[in-house]
Amino acid sequence: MEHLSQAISALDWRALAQSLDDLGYALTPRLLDAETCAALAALYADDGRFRSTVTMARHGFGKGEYRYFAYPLPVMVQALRTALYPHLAHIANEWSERLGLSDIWPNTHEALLARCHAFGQPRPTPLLLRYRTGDYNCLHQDLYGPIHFPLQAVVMLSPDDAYTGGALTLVENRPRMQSRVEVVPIRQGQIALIPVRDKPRLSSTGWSKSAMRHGVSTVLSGERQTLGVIFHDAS
Ligand SMILES: O=C(O)CCC(=O)C(=O)O
Ligand SMILES: [Fe+2]
Repeated sequence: MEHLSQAISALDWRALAQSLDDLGYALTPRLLDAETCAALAALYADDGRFRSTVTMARHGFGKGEYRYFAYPLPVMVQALRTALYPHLAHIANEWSERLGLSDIWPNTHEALLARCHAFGQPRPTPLLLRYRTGDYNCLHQDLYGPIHFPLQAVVMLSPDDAYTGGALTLVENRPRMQSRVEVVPIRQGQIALIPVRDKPRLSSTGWSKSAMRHGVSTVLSGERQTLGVIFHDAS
């Protein structure tokens, strides 16, 4: 775990922030080894770990299933949340400044959670998602309440040859312009950093915001599992 947080601190955060500007997402090198990914994926079967399970088709969210972890989170999930957050908060505060927003995000994840809990958002949001052949995840935003930290992370747990299709896809809704799409070439053990709701966009007239949504195209064969790390908690 110490190793993971050191690896996260050692990332080129300037380049990751630049990639978020240019492409709307950033992708880290492989940070979790195959064993760690498999261990996380295996937690899916451990009922006691989760506070709720969502069958996507039932809500029109897509097809497939996901489960929200209960507190206390698995050590690895907790470590990812804690280690990624300060770097993302730095980017988020830059975004606030560009967009002229009053949101100032605290430096530690503990402080963000204290804020969420004080404002009626006490339930953990990290989740495991499982897609089988034919499953997909419709375009959406992970808001969960009035406090929504602007960036989130997706960790690919499945080996690269475990599935085909199933592309993590982002759509940027640019005001008065055509929408832009990007497919994130995420592989096992990599972490994708993506906007939760809005992203600043620079045009000839200065900074404005684009609405972002993400989803997953249909898994054509095999099984695909991811870990979603959202930093705000849910109401
Ligand atoms: O499975 C994926 O790649 C995306 C999952 C997702 O929607 C999320 O983590 O919020
Ligand atoms: Fe999501």
